[in-house]
This record gives sequence, structure tokens and C-alpha cells, in this order.
Amino acid sequence: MSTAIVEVSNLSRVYRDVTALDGVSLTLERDKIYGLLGRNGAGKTTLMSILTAQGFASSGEVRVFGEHPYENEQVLSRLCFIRESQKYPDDFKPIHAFKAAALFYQNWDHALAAQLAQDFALPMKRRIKKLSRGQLSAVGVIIGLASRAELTFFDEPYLGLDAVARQLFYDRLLADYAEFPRTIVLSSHLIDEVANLLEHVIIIDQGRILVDDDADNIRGSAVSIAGPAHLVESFAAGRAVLHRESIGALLALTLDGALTAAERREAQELGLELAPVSLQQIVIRKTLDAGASLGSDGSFEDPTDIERKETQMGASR
Ligand SMILES: Nc1ncnc2c1ncn2[C@@H]1O[C@H](COP(=O)(O)OP(=O)(O)OP(=O)(O)O)[C@@H](O)[C@H]1O
Repeated sequence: MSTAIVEVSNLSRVYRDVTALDGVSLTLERDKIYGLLGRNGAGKTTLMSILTAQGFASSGEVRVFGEHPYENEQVLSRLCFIRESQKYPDDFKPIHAFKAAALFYQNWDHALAAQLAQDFALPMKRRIKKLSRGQLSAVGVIIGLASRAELTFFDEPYLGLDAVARQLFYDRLLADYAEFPRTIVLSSHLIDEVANLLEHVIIIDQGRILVDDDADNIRGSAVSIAGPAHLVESFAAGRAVLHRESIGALLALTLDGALTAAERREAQELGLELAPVSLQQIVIRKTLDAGASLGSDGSFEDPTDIERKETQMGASR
């Protein structure tokens, strides 16, 4: 039996002159934590909006729990979309938002919501429009977790949350997921922070799927190698290089693709240093690579643009 709960086929979304999604096909399986990653404007929110029936597709097919999500109460009551721009009625306090969620979500766990409100030190009786930015994010995070929806989307849920509160969110998410497995899609720019939560990663770039793979495969899909420049160059000859960085006579390369056992031995015999590459670095390299070879208008860009973009993204270490 298929475990796919979301099936997307050739989905596109065009806003006047912007193609936000361009022929996206993917499936999401039951009981998995997905990372939906990509640069600003890549199309992540647009994709999640369409899957949750808050936005329309220009073309393509979307099935959620085997059905069209639009105006489909059966489907919508089984999914939860937490986004930063969530609007609440003017006079709503967190307590009202939770009561409304309890009516809508059949798996709502009141005790969990109360515990999380305490953990996040959320003032339950203050109007939501008076809450700080972090407290507002906490309201969303609590609804996302306590709803225990079969399919939950968190679109950058951490805005304004401090480091302690973010860690609390990650810890509670993992603990609750272990007890009540479900499908969670987490869109985040803080990739290193969420990397350990993710089982599967979808990288989207300029409206297209760039990578759709298990997190472990992606982690193993690049390696960093460092040592005297001439030895590193000869070892890496003929291999795709995602990134290079030199300091004096030393060179560090990020190589695309895993090394075989024999190659690892060879590197060790040459005295070269091998190190894994973080998920965040891989995402940065792959999206820069895709952007460098094919510009948004389909033209090839000047390769020196990579340096400029890396600086913009804060990727250089
Ligand atoms: N309502 C709209 N009208 C016109 N263009 C839009 C609209 N919504 C989104 N876009 C454009 O579509 C593209 C994808 O936007 P989207 O919000 O999906 O990106 P994102 O990956 O979520 O970005 P971020 O990480 O910055 O939140 C962007 O170029 C954006 O400017």
C-alpha cells in the first residue's frame, strides 16, 4: 500500500510576471519529517499555500489524502499550516486561539497546549496583537504541535523566538513526534539548527525541485578535503568541486559525491584531511551552483557572480 499522503504532479504557479512554481512534482509520505529548504523567493510558501488550499495553482495536479484540498473539509481538518503572517481576530487572546483550534482539530491535546504555553511563558490572557514577535511565534508553534494534525506545515515558525525557545520547539517537536508520528514539513533558513530533525529534504530553487532525497543521503553526498594545494588538486582531478577555499599553500575543497573506501584510504595515505560537510553548506553550494549555471532568465551567469552571491548569503566562512 502506498504511504503517500501528498501527491503533486507538474505543479506551476504564475503571478503575473513571476513563475513562483515551475513544474513541481513530489510526494510526501506518512509519518516523516521533511525539510523544505531554499533561498528567499524560491517558492516554498507558495507550495505550502497550495497544498493547504490557501492558494491556487496555475496548472498541475495536487492530491492531499487522495483528494483535492480546495473547500474540502475532510482534507482541511486533517492538516495544519503554521505561518508567520497568520491573522487572528482583533480581540483574540492566546486562550481564544487555542479554543478555536480545539474545535477544529479532532486530535487537539489541551494538556500539551497548556504545558507548552507554560514552557514558552506565554501570557494567555493578553491580546494577541499586543504580544511580542517571539510570543506571537509561540502561539503558532503551540497550535502546530498541540493540533497533532496528520499533516503539519511549519513555515519559518521561529521568527522572533530566541535561541532557548527555538531549542524548546525542536525538542518538543521531536518528543511529540516520537509518541505521535505524523507528517511534518518544516521550512527553515536555520538549516544547521533543524538538520538533526529532518529525515527527508526537499530543496527548491527558482520554483523547481533541485534535490528530493533522504537527509542521510544528502549528508553523504559531499565531502570536504584539505591539505597542501598540489596534493589536494591532484586528488580531486576530474571531480566536481562545489567550493574551494585557499589559505597560503593550503587548499580546502568541497567535492560533490561520496568517496569510495579506496579513495578515502588514498586521501589518508596522502595525509589529506577529510571532513563531512554540513547540510547547510550542501544546500548553499547546490543552490549557488544551480543559480550560477542557469540564471532566472535561463541565461548563463558570469561565474564570478558566485562570489558575490556567497557574500550576500553569508556563506563564506
Ligand atoms: N501574491 C503574489 N504576487 C506576486 N508575486 C508573488 C506573490 N506571492 C509570492 N510571489 C513571488 O513568488 C516567488 C515565490 O515566493 P514564496 O513566498 O513562495 O517564496 P519562499 O521560498 O517562501 O521565500 P522566503 O524564504 O523568502 O519566505 C517570489 O519571487 C515572490 O516574490
